[in-house]
Amino acid sequence: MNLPQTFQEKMKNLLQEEYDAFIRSYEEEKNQGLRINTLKISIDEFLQMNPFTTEKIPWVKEGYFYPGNERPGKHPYHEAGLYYIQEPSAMAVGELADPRPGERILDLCAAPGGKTTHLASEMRGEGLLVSNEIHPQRAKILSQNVERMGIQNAIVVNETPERLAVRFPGFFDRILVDAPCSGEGMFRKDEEARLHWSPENVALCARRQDEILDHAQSMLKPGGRLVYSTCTFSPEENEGTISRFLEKYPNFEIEQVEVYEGFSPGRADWVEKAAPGIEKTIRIWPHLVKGEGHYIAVLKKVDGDEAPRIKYAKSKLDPKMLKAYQQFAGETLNRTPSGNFIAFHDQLYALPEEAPALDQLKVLRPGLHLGTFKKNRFEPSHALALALSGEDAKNVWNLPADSEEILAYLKGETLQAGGPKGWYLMTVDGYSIGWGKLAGNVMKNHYPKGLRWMG
Ligand SMILES: C[S@@+](CC[C@H](N)C(=O)[O-])C[C@H]1O[C@@H](n2cnc3c(N)ncnc32)[C@H](O)[C@@H]1O
Repeated sequence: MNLPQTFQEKMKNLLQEEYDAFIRSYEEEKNQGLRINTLKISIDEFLQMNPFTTEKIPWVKEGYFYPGNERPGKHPYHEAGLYYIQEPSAMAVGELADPRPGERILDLCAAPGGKTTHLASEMRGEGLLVSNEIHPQRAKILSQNVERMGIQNAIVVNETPERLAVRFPGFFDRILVDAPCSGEGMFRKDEEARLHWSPENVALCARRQDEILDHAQSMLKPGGRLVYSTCTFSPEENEGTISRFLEKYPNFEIEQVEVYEGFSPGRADWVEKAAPGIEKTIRIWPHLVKGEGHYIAVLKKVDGDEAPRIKYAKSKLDPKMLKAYQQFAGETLNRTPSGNFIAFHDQLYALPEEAPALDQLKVLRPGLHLGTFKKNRFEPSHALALALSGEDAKNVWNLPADSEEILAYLKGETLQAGGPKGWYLMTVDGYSIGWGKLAGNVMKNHYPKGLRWMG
């Protein structure tokens, strides 16, 4: 593999006798992983119907390796949000972040959503997850992944850390900064990261990480946890960033977290003025475990200012809209999603508990999207379908994963069907995947146009 020469020299210098094993790992195939989405399916249920050749990833409860010649990303179960394809080492971040149901959690650099969807499944739908991404296009992908995984309690925003920090001082119990970095740990799977690498870019990334952490720390409650992670090896962006941070913010300390035995401690000898306890931070090496390179630090804010009061979002709904929704829900659902209902133009959402006011922020998804008002009727959203289970809907149309019909449905074709007319929750082997609307003997396809399979 064509690795930058200066990078190789730097790593040789750092790793010394370990360098040969490290560089040999670049000749091995990259590891592939999927993480079961426990918001939609339990681990046991998934394993009973699992069509792939999987092997447990030892450091994450819901994580499994799969072989490079299988394509779980192209299976109907993927579209039903039963799992998320995620690099195995990256799954350690969600595991060590240890989110709890009911907390207020911020994922500050969240796209495309690997860690956000992991945090959400650990939160079990309780509490508030704010998932932010600074780049508009990436924020859209994040929002789609939040939808596919059936997450009900996330607000997806497209903001700068600076603007969020002004709005949410001392607000969150837990913050994840999965920082933009020089990506050295991804060289095996990402050619672009290799091409863009330079010592100058490493220095620029380190400065940007300092700035992001400056804003992140101010949004954390006293007693809260800040988790910092990168997918790079360079000490400047790892032990260096954390040491500079702790020097500036002595009200934080490094937490000792329980880790998988293949993970390695942070290196005090690789940076000037290493913070005390830096060896409690974690390095993941591709020559020591079956995963790419990562760095993780878990910090605790030991004291700080109590949060000022912030404004909460208020329910806002035209009675005509509420009536149309209630009529739809009465005809179609056995369970209606909870939360504060709010309409933005003709779109109806259920806000998560304790949702803050969102005015002036760029919001892609203020909670669970329930649907759209169309003249006096209500049309359910794809997000609502993905958030429901088979028991939640009065009419369910199930398609087996290996059937021709599921392929036809995913391609947007209409299906022949019989039964009472109205909205049907379409399921694949019992797990929701979208909507259909039955009239006569035809099931009209409401699988979103942008998601349809080609060919
Ligand atoms: C490592 S990626 C995040 C991966 C994501 N957490 C996941 O698990 O799928 C870092 C993200 O930070 C975003 N980013 C870049 N510059 C930023 C900045 N100045 N502030 C905040 N985020 C930034 C990038 O667009 C990128 O999506």
